[in-house]
Amino acid sequence: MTDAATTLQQEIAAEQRHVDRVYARLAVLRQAAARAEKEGYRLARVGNFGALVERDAMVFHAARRRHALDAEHEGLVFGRLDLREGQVLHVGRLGVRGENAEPLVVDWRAPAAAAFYQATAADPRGVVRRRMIQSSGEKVTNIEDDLLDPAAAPESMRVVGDGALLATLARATGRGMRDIVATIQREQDQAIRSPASSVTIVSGGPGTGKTAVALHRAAYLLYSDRSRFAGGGILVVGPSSVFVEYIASVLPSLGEEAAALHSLGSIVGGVTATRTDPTAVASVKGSLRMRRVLERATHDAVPGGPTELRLLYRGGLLRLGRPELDAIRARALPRGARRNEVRRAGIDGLFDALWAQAQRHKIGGLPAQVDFEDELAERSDFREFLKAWWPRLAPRHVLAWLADPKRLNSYAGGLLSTAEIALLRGAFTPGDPTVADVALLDELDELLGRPPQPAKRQRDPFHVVDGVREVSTYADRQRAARAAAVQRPDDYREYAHVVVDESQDVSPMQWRMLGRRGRLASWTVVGDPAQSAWTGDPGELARARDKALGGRRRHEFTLTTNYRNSAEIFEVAARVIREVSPDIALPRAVRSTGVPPEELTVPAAELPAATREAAERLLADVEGTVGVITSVPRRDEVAEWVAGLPTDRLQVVTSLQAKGMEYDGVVLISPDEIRTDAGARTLYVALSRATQRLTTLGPSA
Ligand SMILES: Nc1ncnc2c1ncn2[C@@H]1O[C@H](COP(=O)(O)OP(=O)(O)OP(=O)(O)O)[C@@H](O)[C@H]1O
Repeated sequence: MTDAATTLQQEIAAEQRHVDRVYARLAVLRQAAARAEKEGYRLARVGNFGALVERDAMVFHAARRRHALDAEHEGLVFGRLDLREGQVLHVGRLGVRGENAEPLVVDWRAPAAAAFYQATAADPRGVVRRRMIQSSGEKVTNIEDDLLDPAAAPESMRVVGDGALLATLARATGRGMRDIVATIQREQDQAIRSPASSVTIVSGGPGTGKTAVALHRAAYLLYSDRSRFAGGGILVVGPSSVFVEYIASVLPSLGEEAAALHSLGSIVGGVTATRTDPTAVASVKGSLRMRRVLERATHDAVPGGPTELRLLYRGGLLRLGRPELDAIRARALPRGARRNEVRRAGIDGLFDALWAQAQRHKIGGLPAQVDFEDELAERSDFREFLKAWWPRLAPRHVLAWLADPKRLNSYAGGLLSTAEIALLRGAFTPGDPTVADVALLDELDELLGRPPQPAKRQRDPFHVVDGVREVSTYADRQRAARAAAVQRPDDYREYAHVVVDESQDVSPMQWRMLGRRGRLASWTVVGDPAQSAWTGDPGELARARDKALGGRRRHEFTLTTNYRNSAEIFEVAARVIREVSPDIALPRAVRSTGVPPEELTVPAAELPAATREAAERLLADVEGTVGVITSVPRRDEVAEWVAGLPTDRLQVVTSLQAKGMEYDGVVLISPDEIRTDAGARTLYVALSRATQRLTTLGPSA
């Protein structure tokens, strides 16, 4: 064995001793937590209120602790700092103390651990040596050191390894994104630890870790102010369900589950939309002018509703025709009024008109007006009429009205251009909303309002969502409380923090939808304008975003290193974006594979076979996942071309679903089609998804 190898083995053995001690301590703590839970339940039998509260606190904390101890088992200790004064700190996924309360491991989110991510040779922050400890389960497998302050290093200090980050980046990509807790870089760490109450805006090119930063920031916030962020809830929003699935395991791997993950198509309760509109259509649907279009719709007569009211009353005929009914509706529903909230005013309008008519017709034996109204209100024919004339409307009912070209014209006339209206014709399918429609449904929910409710029974005062925190929560409801933090009630609007990923593609109407859910929230917004598919008015977009984010202090960060793509692959993507933004500042790709992307053209008829072949080749070449990226209209066709290939490693996605995704190998079908369908910026996104291999396949002319 060489000297270097021996030194490495000795250092690994030293770290293993510490890691063993930590796991032994962990076993003791886990037992203690289980005992505390049992003890808590025993206290319950004492029966007085004080004992109950104590029980709840005890059981809740014990159970949470046990849960954390279980979740953080893998690779628990991943770092070590040797400080100037000789002090040694081990950094890990959670904090563990020894019998005498001495810190065996410091939680990565604790202030003391910040130096692990932020210290550099130029600014060592008291750190002499930073050590990255890699493990498999409980076994230390490797060590990588950075000597940051050589002048302060004692004689005996040894330095081993060369580059944990690059080793990490070379690992195969799996179905789900991984946490990066052991290798967070300084510029990323600054964004992660940005003040909790602010609006933190993180931008940067493809693969710079924006998503990773956003998720680690959510974990950081939960650590730094748990009662606020776990109680109030954190909402994480991504562009598509494919993406949300991809990132879903990151927070649990960090021991955090109190965040709700949603795609833009699944934020509104009861709706899960995955279909996307063509980008030009999505831009019209996303424009703020749609609010007024929808408002007009909510004030219109119900399609197929009654056009007259006829009632035989004490031998006379009372009749209201279409013009009278429309006038009554318009009076009861002035601009700004919400239809579901003012139904009573509509009914009163009918009563007044019918009463006036009954008097005019001199119907014999007319009672007082209140009794006349009571009599009508009791009649089933009148009630049937009301149900049909002023039904309680759900957002989906009104959105479906837009599928009727005549109605669409009358609502959108003067607000949208003729070309825009033409784009929307046929773009609404009742019962099958697109992702862009979901923001319209949310807007309609606000525009329609809700019928006044009878006063509610007082809620359970121990319910976590109502703001009473851990200490007063029954521990045996702990599971329910955690679920409540993740699955808010349908009308839940006030998250404590909202994380928006791929924010460049959030339309103005979608910003309104998000803004409603974060009226009191602080925000983390990450995105890359160069990857945007938005073709609408940029000024309007900026205004809508500003309004949603509110007046909180803003902190902006830019990430500059591309950790995903090999330099060879990113060069191809960079060429495309430079065509539309020649002066754009692009991140630097740190890895090189020596393998340039493959650009193939084949006769159109051979595209299916060539696609399959290319996918098979990449599956053999890389260890991890392969993505086949197509234009939106071709998605299903291409899925058939590769049917039968192993689905645990292969995924077919559209260029829009590819946003935020990552694969070891990518087969990109017909780049020109993607450019025409969704624009050069979306092609740039598609070209920057691969870590190791990229094959583009197009039809030859
Ligand atoms: N500090 C880091 N250590 C290890 N891996 C990292 C680090 N930062 C980012 N990565 C990895 O780089 C890849 C890209 O990260 P991420 O998806 O967060 O980038 P992004 O900026 O959101 O990309 P895009 O805008 O293209 O969607 C991921 O595999 C991520 O795990």
